[in-house]
Amino acid sequence: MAIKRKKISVVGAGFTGATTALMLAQKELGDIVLVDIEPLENPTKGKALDMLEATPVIGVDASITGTSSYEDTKDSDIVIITAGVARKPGMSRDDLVHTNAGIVKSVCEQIKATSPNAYVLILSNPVDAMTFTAYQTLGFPKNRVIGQSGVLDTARYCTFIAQELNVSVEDVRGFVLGGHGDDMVPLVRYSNVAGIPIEKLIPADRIEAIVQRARVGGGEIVSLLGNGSAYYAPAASLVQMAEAILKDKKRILPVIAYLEGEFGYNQLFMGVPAILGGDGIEKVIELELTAEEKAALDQSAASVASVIEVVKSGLSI
Ligand SMILES: NC(=O)C1=CN([C@@H]2O[C@H](COP(=O)(O)OP(=O)(O)OC[C@H]3O[C@@H](n4cnc5c(N)ncnc54)[C@H](O)[C@@H]3O)[C@@H](O)[C@H]2O)C=CC1
Ligand SMILES: O=C([O-])CC(=O)C(=O)O
Repeated sequence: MAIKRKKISVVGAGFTGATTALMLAQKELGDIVLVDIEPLENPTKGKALDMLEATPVIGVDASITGTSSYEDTKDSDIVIITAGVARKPGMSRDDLVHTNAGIVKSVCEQIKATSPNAYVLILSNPVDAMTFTAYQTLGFPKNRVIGQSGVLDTARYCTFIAQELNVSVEDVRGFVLGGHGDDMVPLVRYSNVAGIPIEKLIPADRIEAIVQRARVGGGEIVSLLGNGSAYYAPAASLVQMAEAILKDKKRILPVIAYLEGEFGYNQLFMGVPAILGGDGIEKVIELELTAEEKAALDQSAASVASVIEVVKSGLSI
């Protein structure tokens, strides 16, 4: 049988969805179908055609189409869900829960019917609870339902460390675990620059300032933009995750995974380090945590669990 390009559907053709589609094309990761709701079909087709017309200049081969019909997404290898509303200044991500749970549920019902073998990446906020919503609706195995938070949160944290030391971002390594909220947990002890622990390079008060800025990094962008939330770094994060799966790279990345005992949590979706490869989440990597780190993660887990409870009580899933 002829070898075919991979098919990637991006649901939600707004700021994050359109940027993700373009970045996927730039990396020539597959053919892309951009999906939005009915009244927005023409702008969605327009965005897709505009991107397609960039491919000769960029020098990549990919089909990029826009649609409002899930028939066009049939048998996708990866589906990326960015559908939903974004917060505005003064709102928390959790304020989006009711609206976005309904949207994510309806999107997942369509995906379940049209792409039953897909790996599904979720971005819509509040993303830990939306990953739960997707998992419940899709009924797919847990390795194929993966939320995005930690790649972005870690990227922000690493950006600030690189800025502080005036070194290449390529040499900075770190991990941010927990829920995608202001009590997320950047793990200072597991952060280094070219293998050198950051605690040996940056004074404690400056590390604390970096940790705090990373925790509220999404809100910083929301305040600056004034009418929406971040999309360049979120899109880059989704593409890194999609690439890890499509190329079976077995990257170790922080992702929102379904936990069944790992780190001491049960039946909870939350950000943890995992091996991401051709079979999605292939393994959650458990780290040894100090009592202080575990207490911070417990607090973040409790916040996530309370939003998941809101979803459970509001939707019949
Ligand atoms: N997990 C994370 O790290 C991040 C999450 N987000 C979240 O991603 C979501 C999208 O953000 P943006 O792209 O900036 O918003 P946006 O408003 O630019 O785009 C959202 C798109 O979803 C579409 N949509 C709504 N209902 C739909 C449905 N049923 N089917 C298909 N499409 C539908 C809208 O028409 C709109 O085009 C928000 O919930 C935001 O909070 C954004 C950045 C980072
Ligand atoms: O802050 C928001 O609402 C969007 C988001 O999740 C992020 O940029 O981290």
